[in-house]
Amino acid sequence: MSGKTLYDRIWDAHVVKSYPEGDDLLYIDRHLVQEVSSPQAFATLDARGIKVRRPQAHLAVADHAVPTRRTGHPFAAGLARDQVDRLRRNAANHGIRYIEMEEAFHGIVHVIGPELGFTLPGTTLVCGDSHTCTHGALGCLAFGIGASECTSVFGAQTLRQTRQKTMRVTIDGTLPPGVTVKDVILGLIARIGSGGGVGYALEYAGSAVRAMSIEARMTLCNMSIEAGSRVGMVAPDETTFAYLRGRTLAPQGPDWDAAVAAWSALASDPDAVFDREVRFSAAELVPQVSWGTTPEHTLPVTGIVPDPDDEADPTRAERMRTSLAYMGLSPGTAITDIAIDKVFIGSCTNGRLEDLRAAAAIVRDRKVAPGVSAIVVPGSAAVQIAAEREGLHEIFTAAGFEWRDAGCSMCVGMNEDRLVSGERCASTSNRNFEGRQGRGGRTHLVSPTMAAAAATAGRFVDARELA
Ligand SMILES: CC(C)[C@H](C(=O)O)[C@@H](O)C(=O)O
Ligand code: SF4
Repeated sequence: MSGKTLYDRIWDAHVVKSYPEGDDLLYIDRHLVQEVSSPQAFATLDARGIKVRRPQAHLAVADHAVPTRRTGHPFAAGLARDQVDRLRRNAANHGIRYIEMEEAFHGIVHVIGPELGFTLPGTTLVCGDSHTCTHGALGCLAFGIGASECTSVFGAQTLRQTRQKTMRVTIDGTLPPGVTVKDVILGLIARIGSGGGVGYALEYAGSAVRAMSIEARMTLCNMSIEAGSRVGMVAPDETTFAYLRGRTLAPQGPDWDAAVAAWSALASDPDAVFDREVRFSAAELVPQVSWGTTPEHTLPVTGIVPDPDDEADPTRAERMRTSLAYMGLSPGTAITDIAIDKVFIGSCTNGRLEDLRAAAAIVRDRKVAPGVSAIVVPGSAAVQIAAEREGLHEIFTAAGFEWRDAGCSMCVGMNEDRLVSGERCASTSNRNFEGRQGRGGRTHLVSPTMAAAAATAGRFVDARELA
């Protein structure tokens, strides 16, 4: 018999019971709760008179709807404020810790989980949010769930799930200067397609992944869902343990040593067999820019917008035509000839300290191009505080960027930060479907380095020339 994959190892350790149909009932260790996806689950609990079974396993924070200009700007009335107020009330009713917008622990749910040490290797972690795959960067089994599943986790701390197939993505070698992990994941999605990962749990491996910081691994795992995979993970190692040591909710003292000993066994066995293997070299990557309305519509910055007439598959060709019309682009246009109106640096993909440092390194001694408006939104208050301590906010504001408070911001059109129709944005977020950043808005997904370079040039430029 062959060995176990990391995914199966964590899965097997959490099976409460197995059903004849082949599904398993899994014990869920941790649950993150945000304002958009939780109201229905709380309403169901309340209607049935059920109390949350293990309040300490849940952590609630509002991120999607919060304003990112807090000082001097009262919360805008309406849906956004109601969502945040309701989450606070629901959490209080059920004895769940709720992080207030003004707290130093506040931020995007997928940024604060790891930061606080709420996310730990070997655990099962869920959230009513598709980017829960981000947390797999720490070697846990993390996935997004729907509203009715949230009810089950609140009430019973369990979930009935179907085991996924496994895919290993091995990335060896060293990333060239100016090329970042965002280019790795966009490049992977361009290669396997937005549906390439459907039905698979991804494990990222290889020397390039081993060399990555936890922040970079989070960027990688974050966009697993954009390849269609609910799960992305990296086996924990010394980098993981060093990241977690001393975090607020991480084990301390003798518990820490015991935890590290247990976490050290969390890897895929050398003879584990994956259902699919994908392999590529980091050295061959160049900076990527998405041109269409799915992340698989991504090209090297040196590329030209493709012609649907050259696409043999009629369905794909039609999709390309629709995308080009929405994006206001013509085939044959060089990516570097595409001018932009806005720049958004932030989100759970690229709103961590390392991302802001990379962007600041490009922006230093340069200015935002005339006519471009650019914002930097730290992924959490902790990122914001650390960045300000290093003076990054001054670099950004001196260049003409706005420096905001933490939240999902312009990643998603659920708060005040939006594109207006027709505006074109270089964005470090993860989704580029029609209207994602505001109705009629046009999104190009890029790395923080590329977004910063685009901000200063007013169009896409090859960040390798500035790095
Ligand atoms: C609103 C929320 C449930 C959603 C998600 O599931 O991912 C959002 O975070 C997103 O990125 O599209
Ligand atoms: S930052 Fe964007 S992708 Fe991440 S949770 Fe918020 S809306 Fe979703």
